[in-house]
Amino acid sequence: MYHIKEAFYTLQGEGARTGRASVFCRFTGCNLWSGRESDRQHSACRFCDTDFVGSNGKNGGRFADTDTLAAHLAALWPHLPTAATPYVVFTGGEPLLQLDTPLIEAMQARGFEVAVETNGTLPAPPGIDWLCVSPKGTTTLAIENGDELKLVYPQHDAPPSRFASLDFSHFFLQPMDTTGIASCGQPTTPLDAALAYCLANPQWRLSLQIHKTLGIE
Ligand SMILES: C[S@@+](CC[C@H](N)C(=O)[O-])C[C@H]1O[C@@H](n2cnc3c(N)ncnc32)[C@H](O)[C@@H]1O
Ligand SMILES: Nc1nc2[nH]cc(C(=O)O)c2c(=O)[nH]1
Ligand code: SF4
Ligand SMILES: [Mg+2]
Repeated sequence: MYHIKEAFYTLQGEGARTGRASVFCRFTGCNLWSGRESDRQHSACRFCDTDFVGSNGKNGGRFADTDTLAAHLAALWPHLPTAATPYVVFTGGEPLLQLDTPLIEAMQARGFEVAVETNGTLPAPPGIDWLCVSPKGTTTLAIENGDELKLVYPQHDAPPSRFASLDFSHFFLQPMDTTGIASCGQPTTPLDAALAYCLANPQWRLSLQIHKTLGIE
């Protein structure tokens, strides 16, 4: 049984594939936070910008079998005559609590390239086409290679230098969105701090969450 919070068709707003049309599948649940505000400050990940509780969102639900979910997601792609490869991004919550090889293969059988956004603390099933790892605080990485490492910045207990030698093709800093989160009273904004770090350390590129500025999902 797969538990899906929501699913939608939009542009990827973050990282190396920013701007690419994508079907997003947001799994319910995370191993680093319950999703309850009362638990946030005691959790391994405290700055989450996402509601991943329940299965009541748009196109969400509980799916008993792989093919039913794959067909549901594939139907969100606009099947117009186009040369573009369909693209699905599995996120959450933490997608690696639920994503399995049959679902990856079912999407690929429908012509999709499969991307994953993960906190990197759980092993990934084989077959993923694009793997984005976003480390959190003092958690231990179970995945140390992939396509992009996208670090939310700043995290005082997760400096970029800890990840700079890992085996990724792209390294991004994504300014922490503190909207609605108790800010830690830093003198500079996360955007200013990330900008300065990327200028001083050109291995790192800036990832802005364009979907938020565009007002799209
Ligand atoms: C909601 S998470 C879901 C996937 C997975 N659990 C993870 O953390 O990578 C999707 C992306 O949003 C990023 N993110 C979460 N909260 C954020 C915030 N307040 N500001 C900027 N990025 C954030 C995460 O680091 C991750 O790259
Ligand atoms: N447009 C858009 N791009 C995204 N990239 C990563 C997202 C996520 O929540 O994982 C996300 C999201 O929620 N919306
Ligand atoms: S690991 Fe990802 S989904 Fe889980 S609380 Fe952190 S940002 Fe949110
Ligand atoms: Mg998001």
